[in-house]
Amino acid sequence: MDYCIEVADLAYQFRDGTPVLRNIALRVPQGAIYGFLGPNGAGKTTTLRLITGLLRMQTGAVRMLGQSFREHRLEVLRQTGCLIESPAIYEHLSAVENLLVLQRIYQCPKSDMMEVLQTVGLAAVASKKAGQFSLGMKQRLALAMAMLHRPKLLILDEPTNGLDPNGIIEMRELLKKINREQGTSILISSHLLPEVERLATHIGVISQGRMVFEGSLEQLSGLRQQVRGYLLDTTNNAAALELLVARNVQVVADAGRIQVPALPVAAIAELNSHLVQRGIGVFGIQPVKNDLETIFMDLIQS
Ligand SMILES: Nc1ncnc2c1ncn2[C@@H]1O[C@H](COP(=O)(O)OP(=O)(O)OP(=O)(O)O)[C@@H](O)[C@H]1O
Repeated sequence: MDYCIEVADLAYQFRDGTPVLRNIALRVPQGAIYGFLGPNGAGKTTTLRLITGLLRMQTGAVRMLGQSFREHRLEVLRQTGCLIESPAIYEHLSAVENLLVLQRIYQCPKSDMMEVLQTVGLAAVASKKAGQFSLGMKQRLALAMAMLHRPKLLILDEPTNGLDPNGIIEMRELLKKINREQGTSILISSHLLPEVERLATHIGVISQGRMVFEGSLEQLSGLRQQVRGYLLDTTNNAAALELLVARNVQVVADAGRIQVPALPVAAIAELNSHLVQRGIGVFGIQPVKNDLETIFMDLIQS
């Protein structure tokens, strides 16, 4: 598989000496939407700032678009669009004038400006001052600015921060469209699992400066299929609890039901007959599967 970002052994500490990143390794497949997920303070922004050259790397190696970032920094950045920290939008200029500033730097055709405004859904307000834009429109403009030079790769740090639910959906659909129609690979950070789950094809989870998971969305969902335990419904929960505890089963009473651990099915069947033989009716045995939120919490707490 070809990767558009390959990071190995990335570590970082700020001046106060506290390590913020430890041995970060991540690989973003070409054409992927890679959700870089982690709670506040996990190290997402620091990682993105390092791999885009906004912070000077201390240790580790970064390859982007098949080239060493250290050796081909400008070439790599020319093919990359970034939205990290607050976008540099001039509020007194219109959307198209904001793009004009960059068009002069990139020397790209002027027609690209309207095209990119069309893509982000701002063509109708191209001449409106950016200062009069809503937060969602400003984010779209920032995305247009990051995309003007037709990058192969977009790196976006929490682009939905502060947006309302509708704005979040619009941004998600927009990123999917850009990925699908232009083949742009996207690395997007977020602390919201449901958001990433609906958007990403691949996921990396960072917690306390370490990667704790990396894989496809299917692999993450595969963890969901695993059974966490079984819920028992019985005619006499109090007596059933007593019998199970006497057999050293780690039981949890859960809203009027009894939860037992994910024992092998033969052991669950044996517990069932043990209860039935002692006069307790068992009228329900239901597997409890992981939900993605629990998997995420397990990963970041492990
Ligand atoms: N300039 C700095 N000096 C010292 N420590 C810093 C600096 N910037 C960030 N940190 C620390 O580095 C750690 C990682 O911060 P970072 O901003 O990378 O996390 P994050 O995952 O992006 O969090 P958030 O979702 O809140 O933006 C935090 O503990 C933060 O306090």
